[in-house]
Amino acid sequence: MTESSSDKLIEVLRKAVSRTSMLAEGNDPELDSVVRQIRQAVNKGAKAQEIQDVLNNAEPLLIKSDEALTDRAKQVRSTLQELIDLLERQTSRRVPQNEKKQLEAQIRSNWQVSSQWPQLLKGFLTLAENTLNQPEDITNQSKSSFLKRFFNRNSDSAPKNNDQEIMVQISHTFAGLMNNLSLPSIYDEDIVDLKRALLGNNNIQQLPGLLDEVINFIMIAIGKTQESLTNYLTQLNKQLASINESISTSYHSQKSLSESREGFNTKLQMQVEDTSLAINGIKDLDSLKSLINDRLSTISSTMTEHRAQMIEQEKHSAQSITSLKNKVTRMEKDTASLRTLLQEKLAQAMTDSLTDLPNRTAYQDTILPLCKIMQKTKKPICLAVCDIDHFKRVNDSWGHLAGDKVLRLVPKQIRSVLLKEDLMFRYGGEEFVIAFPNTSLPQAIERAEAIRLAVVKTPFNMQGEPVSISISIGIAELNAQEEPESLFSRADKQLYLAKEAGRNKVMGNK
Ligand SMILES: Nc1nc2c(ncn2[C@@H]2O[C@H](COP(=O)(O)OP(=O)(O)OP(=O)(O)O)[C@@H](O)[C@H]2O)c(=O)[nH]1
Repeated sequence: MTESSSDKLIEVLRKAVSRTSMLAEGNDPELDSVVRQIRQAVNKGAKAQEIQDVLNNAEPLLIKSDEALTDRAKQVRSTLQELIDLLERQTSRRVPQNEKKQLEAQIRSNWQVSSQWPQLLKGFLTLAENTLNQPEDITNQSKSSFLKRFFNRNSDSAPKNNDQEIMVQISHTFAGLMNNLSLPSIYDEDIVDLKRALLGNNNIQQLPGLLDEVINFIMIAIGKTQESLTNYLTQLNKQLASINESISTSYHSQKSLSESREGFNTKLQMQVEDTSLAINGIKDLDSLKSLINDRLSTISSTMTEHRAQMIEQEKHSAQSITSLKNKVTRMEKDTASLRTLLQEKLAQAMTDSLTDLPNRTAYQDTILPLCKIMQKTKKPICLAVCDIDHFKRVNDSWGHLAGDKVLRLVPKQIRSVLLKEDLMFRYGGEEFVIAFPNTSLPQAIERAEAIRLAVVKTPFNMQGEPVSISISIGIAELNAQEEPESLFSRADKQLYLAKEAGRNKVMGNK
């Protein structure tokens, strides 16, 4: 290096030290004074040894300031979490769970980045504001089961409030359903509007209109348009009309069959009566013979005519019965194929397409009855919330497709350790939920430990390089009377602690 280029380099380094020293300022008065000394030394062009001495003095203070910053970050994180918990405990309104989860995830990812603190606080304020905009949960009853409250609605306790509460429940349930529909992004704004209308709604008069809109979106999501369903119903209606016609034709032909049978009997009876009257006036055998021959041939032709008529009518009714049968069979087939289609669509709506696992909607449908059964039979059940550690880094380093591959492989490893009766769901993103029925907390922790090991020991391969993936797991055991939301929230808190404790850990608590 020439002298002038080394001078330039030194000049650049001086500037860099001088500027970066400003960053450390304002954290601690003691550190500030050392920082100022550094800058003065650098600016006046002090010798390297002098600068080195000042820097040596600064080092322990910088470490101290760094630790203080981490402590502050921890304080910010726990204060934010306490604020969220407080909001949930203190207000008589329902905290929007999705927003809450999102905010908690943001806190988990960003608590160490001080520039993000205002953003996190703003997030909390928005959550608080949105909570306060929620319709009020009238009493503590809101924490008991919806059905219990529904069936108690005729009791003396504030029936009007109960109605309103049920309204809120229904609106929330449908708003939740909207969250789980996968719809093209052109509907994003409409869905946000509809969810807002549902969540802010406590007027029963508005519910049918809103539900109509929800149904329209479900139709779009399951790939069946309102129009094609209407077509199907019109078709069905036509088939029913035509069956109705066949039945009335068949009824008429049956009627004319019995009328003609009656007519034939009367005719025959009259002919027999005529014959017996005529016989009374006959004096000789020949006339009698000819009369009887005559009458018998009349009776015989009446019978032939009647038989032909009967055959014709029977043929006609057999035809209409066959056509009726065909129509019913066709209708049954159509209905069966529509049912299969709807079942397939429903199964699709319950399955996560990336991992083939039951999704969050399926979780929500399953967990309440499962918890109720376990509580009724007094058997233990544990819930584990599992989250892939530093998953963002996988996406950032190896790309989204590699991230997807990990998302498919991790549940396969988890499954290899699960029992037949355990249930696993993709709750969202890189989060999986496992229900361990008939399992106490210590047993569930042991099982989760096996799951954690199975994942961390799996050699994942990213573009030819082996990469180790780990998961953190939080577990809670269901208490008597507890609602699934609270069980999930306790397990999620344990997950948060597992992440806190350095990740690749299992944490559980009663
Ligand atoms: N590839 C892929 N990435 C996803 C999917 N769903 C969510 N993600 C990503 O998962 C990442 C989750 O990151 P964070 O919530 O910040 O958490 P993390 O990086 O796992 O870190 P910790 O949970 O704190 O250990 C985000 O980058 C999402 O974009 C998906 O279906 N496929």
